[in-house]
Amino acid sequence: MKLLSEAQSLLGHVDWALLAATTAGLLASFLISTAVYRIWFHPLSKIPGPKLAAATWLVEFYYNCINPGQYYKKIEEWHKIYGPVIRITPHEVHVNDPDTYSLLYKTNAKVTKDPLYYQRFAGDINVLFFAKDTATHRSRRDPLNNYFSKKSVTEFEAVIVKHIDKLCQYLKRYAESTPPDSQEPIDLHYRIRCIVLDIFSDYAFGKSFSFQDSPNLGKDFFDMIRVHMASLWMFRMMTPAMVYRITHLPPFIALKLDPSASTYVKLKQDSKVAIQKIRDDPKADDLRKENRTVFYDMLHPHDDEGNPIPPKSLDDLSDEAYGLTVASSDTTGNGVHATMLGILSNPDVYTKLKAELRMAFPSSESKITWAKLEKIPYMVACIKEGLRISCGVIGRMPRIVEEPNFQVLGHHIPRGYSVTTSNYMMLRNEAIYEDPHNYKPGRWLDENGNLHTHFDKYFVPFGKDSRHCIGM
Ligand code: HEM
Repeated sequence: MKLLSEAQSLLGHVDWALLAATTAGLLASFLISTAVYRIWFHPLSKIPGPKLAAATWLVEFYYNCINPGQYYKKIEEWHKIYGPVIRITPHEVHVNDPDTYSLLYKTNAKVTKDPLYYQRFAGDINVLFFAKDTATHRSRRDPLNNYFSKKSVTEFEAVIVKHIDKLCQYLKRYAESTPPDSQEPIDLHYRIRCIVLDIFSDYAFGKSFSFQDSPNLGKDFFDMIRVHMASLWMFRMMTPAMVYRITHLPPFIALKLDPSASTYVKLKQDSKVAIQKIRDDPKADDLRKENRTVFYDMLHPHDDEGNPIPPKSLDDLSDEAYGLTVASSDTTGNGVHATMLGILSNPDVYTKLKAELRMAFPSSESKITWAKLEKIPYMVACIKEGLRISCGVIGRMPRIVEEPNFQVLGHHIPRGYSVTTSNYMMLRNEAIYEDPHNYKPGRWLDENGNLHTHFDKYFVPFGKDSRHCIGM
């Protein structure tokens, strides 16, 4: 009681106006001195660029939260004003120079994805995409690498064809059963994504999600991924711990807060059950011999000497399943989409491709395999052009500089700071590709109709360093 009355009497003597003014003054001088330091004295202060972006994270905040997803366009504009090397946040340098890409994203380089950027996608979770240091990255990537080799995927070709064939059969049935004058365009947006995830789930768990057979073609799920992707911009402004808590809310709370989260919760639960089944199935070993499943190996990991080591927890594995699902669905979906749109909306391309395919596969009974398809230069050119136009990853891919004397186009970037470039600016670069925003597969062929290699150095839809896409 005595203590309370003493506290009240003390507070009675406080000059609140003075306290508020002093606090505001201290805060203002802290902000001003931070800005002055970042603009003129910071290790990145010599890098050109807009002063506001160097002084504060508010510019990025504006493009993440108020005008979301538009920072890449603003950065492109800034490059036109300030040159190929610019500072875009107090801590990050952006480079737009096609010949420098391989300096930033070196094959086999030991690189660290900038945690300030990546850990805000989903919190500090235990999955490949977000692995921080090289050793952790290797331990997560090695068990998967083998599954995504060309040889392994080719062995799985029959299952891939089975899922694609479902769409072909659907189109055939529709064409045969509907008179031409009442045929409507068919929306392939969801159907393409269904194929991608039906194939992925078959490969990962030995059991397909069967989205193609679901009444709404997985619409809820794919729309949820879109919403989740949009919320990433907001997550970027939170701490990894906050993001982790939001993305790992107990299912019953997540569903109360946002009923549309049900598909996310269901996918994680389904993945967990599928992984649990592989773990507990006494026949898993035999099944694996007939039918490869990615998660079998993840449940039975080995060290470099081949000795068994404890697997990750079921929760971590279902996070990994979610990570792979998100990484594969829209990127592949958009790539296939851009390719089909390009082919179908350019009659010359359509006619030429159809003629080449007819030549390679003369009858409807001819077996279509990737081994034959990849020998048709125009087919490969159409796919490359679709990957170029769709870009895969539009956002940045920032890496932490590890070398002490790292120089980019005459600018020194100290160790520990972040440097990035943009696949979008590489793949739509006017200096490399004439008319870069249009679908022109012919650009990949020489005068004899063979694939040339002029652009290979700049063709980076899957990235180039040790963190390049595992699914390529
Ligand atoms: C056309 C399709 C695809 C494109 C264009 C694409 C593009 C990319 C790019 C550019 C990266 C590097 C991202 C970064 O550093 O921030 C990446 C990483 C990754 N992708 Fe893909 N991707 C595609 C399909 C897939 C598929 C089908 C899977 C899996 C089934 C997948 C799984 C991953 C994973 C796990 C990583 C992280 C690799 C690591 O950090 O070591 N992607 N992808």
